Amino acid sequence: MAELAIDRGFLPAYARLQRRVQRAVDAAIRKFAEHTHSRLHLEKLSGARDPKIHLIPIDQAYQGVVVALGEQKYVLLDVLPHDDAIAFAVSRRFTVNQVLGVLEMRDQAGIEEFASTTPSRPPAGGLFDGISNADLLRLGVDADLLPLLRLISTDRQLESLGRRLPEGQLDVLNGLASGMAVEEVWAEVADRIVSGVDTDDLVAAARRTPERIAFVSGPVELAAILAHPFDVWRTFLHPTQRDVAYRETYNGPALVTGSAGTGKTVTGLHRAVFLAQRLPQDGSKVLLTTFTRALAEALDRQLYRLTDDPMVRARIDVVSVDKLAYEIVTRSGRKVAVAEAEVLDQLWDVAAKNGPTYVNRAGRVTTFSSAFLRREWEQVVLAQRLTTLQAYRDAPRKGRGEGLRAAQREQVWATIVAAERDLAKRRLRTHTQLADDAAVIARQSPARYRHVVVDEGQDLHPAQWRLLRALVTPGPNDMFLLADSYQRIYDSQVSLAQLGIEVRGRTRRLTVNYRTTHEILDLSVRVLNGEAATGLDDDGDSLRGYRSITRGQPPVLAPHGSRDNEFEALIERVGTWLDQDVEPHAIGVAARTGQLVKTISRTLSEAHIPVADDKRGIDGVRVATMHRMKGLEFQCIAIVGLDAGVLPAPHAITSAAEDPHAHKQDLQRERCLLFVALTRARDMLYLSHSGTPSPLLPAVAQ
Ligand SMILES: Nc1ncnc2c1ncn2[C@@H]1O[C@H](COP(=O)(O)OP(=O)(O)OP(=O)(O)O)[C@@H](O)[C@H]1O
Repeated sequence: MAELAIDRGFLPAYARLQRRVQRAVDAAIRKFAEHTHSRLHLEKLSGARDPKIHLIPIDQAYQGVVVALGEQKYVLLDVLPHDDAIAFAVSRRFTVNQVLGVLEMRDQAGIEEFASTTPSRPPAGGLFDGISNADLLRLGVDADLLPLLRLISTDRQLESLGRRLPEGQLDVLNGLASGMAVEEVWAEVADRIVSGVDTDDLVAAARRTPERIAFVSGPVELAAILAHPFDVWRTFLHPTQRDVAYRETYNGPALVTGSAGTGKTVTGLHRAVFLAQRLPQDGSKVLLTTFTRALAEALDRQLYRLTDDPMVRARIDVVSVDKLAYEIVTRSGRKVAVAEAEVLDQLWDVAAKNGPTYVNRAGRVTTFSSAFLRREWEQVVLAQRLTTLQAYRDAPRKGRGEGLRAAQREQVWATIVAAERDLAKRRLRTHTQLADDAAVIARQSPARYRHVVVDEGQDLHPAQWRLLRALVTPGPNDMFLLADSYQRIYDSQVSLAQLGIEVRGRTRRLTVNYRTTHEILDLSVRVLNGEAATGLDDDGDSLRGYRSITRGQPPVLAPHGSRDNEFEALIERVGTWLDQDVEPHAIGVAARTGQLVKTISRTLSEAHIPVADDKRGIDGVRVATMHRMKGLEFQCIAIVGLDAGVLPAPHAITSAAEDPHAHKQDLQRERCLLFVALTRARDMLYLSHSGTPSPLLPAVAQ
């Protein structure tokens, strides 16, 4: 019986078809599977670059394009209107990569056209001048492409040629062009190198290419794939994502890093399902957790899209760390109430007002700010579980800027203890305190989970890590962690090793951004200003090789004279997106402050633009603070109110006079926050400000 596999490119093509044509495709696929090889109706093509490529009829207007691998195995590549199908089919050629052994498709006619229209010698230096032919070959680049690559001198040219090249080879070239060293790219492909590749065995090659070709076990699996044609990530992972998610065993905690949009969440979801499928039937479970409830809900929705197997679903608990901590503490019989944000703001304002004074660098007598005291409590006292003045006196204050003299420490300690007591008197706990309480309970109980998968790990507090550590017995595959230090937007400076989570030798970095266009990514990275970031594994993180796979329109930066004008322009912009048939829920509007968010929501509603309201179950454009945008994504994003005085938010910045080190750190955190907001955009990014632009923007505006 003939077997039909699905090519990655087929899914978006299928998604675009009208339902009527989709049904005809479904029928053609069924018929295909029922036929024996001799009776398959494959149409001949004249002028094809590859005799293995054929057409199959779908209906009167559409044809499918397939490649015959041999052994009655075929891959469905695309479904297109008649003429387009012919043009596609005659231009493509399939080969087996000599180094990686994977099956590759190239647009041969396109490559020939590129060769005939590109000047023979680059006027400036070539893009790959520093890389030898031997290295390019070693990384899997085809020998016949080398002369052509030597003609390329700009990113644009690479992009133009790249569209016609096999995806894996383009990935390598993009990595090199974005500044990765040969050895770094080599490290990404080294695991996949196959010795003694038989370039005639297309079936074996196709089986080595799960990132591109899916052999489907039967009609049930096929129907599941076709039911989610937009969710390409369900079926096709980047080789590094697949390698990371489907590794049989990690001999301890594993850390996957990668900046925005590189598929960390996707990889974590696949890992959670992989682990759940292997659990014994003894009630063991996987914990899939993340930073906030909204993110946990988003994870849960994605998990549903990845698997509808009820047994697997039942074995995975998806819950935010805060909720988990609360549940553990309340189930232990303790009654707790969580302190509201306003109560905490007030608590620390009062503490600061009544607190000690000191002489700052500018020689002025001042009090410790409420932000300083609160951070000192969270990031030093609670982080290290300090319970006595002596312990606080001796404690390191890593990441907390200027040192405190012994006398100052005593004063600060007394203030913190008084604030803690005040909270306790009111029978209130913070989420961080609850995480600490829950960690103590968890350590005294049998491990709740067999495996823990953590998304958005960069912002978790040490107390939360202690809780997660205590929920799973140390050992193989215990913890699978996903984090991006460039998206750290809260204060936690965590060293996993110091918390008993040793990831050394088990870290991998994802570098290909699947979400954001090249243009948006370019701008987003510039906001970070080349500042280094420290990872959870204590190593310096890097954005080298971080790259996008799509091109699009350049972001728009709109200056305005007044807020009213700015809002009017926003209404127009969102209205245009809606007119272009962008769904309201695929549009996000972000601002730095809650106050701006409220005004924007009201302004849009008054202009009859639907605004999402989760409490009332209303779908619409999502308007939220930049913090709330974390982890989400939208087709179109507007970020407004990017004025000096709003971003960086004055209340979030320690003055340079008070503490230059903390000042620098705070500024960097605001940059990361803007980076997070910008990288939520898939296709369109619109930025605006009134009056003087934010000082974090000039790097953007050039
Ligand atoms: N292999 C893949 N194929 C197609 N799309 C993918 C793939 N991996 C990820 N994506 C898509 O890229 C986008 C970003 O993925 P994801 O949210 O997992 O990234 P992330 O690294 O967790 O991002 P962030 O840190 O910015 O929240 C999503 O739309 C996801 O569906």
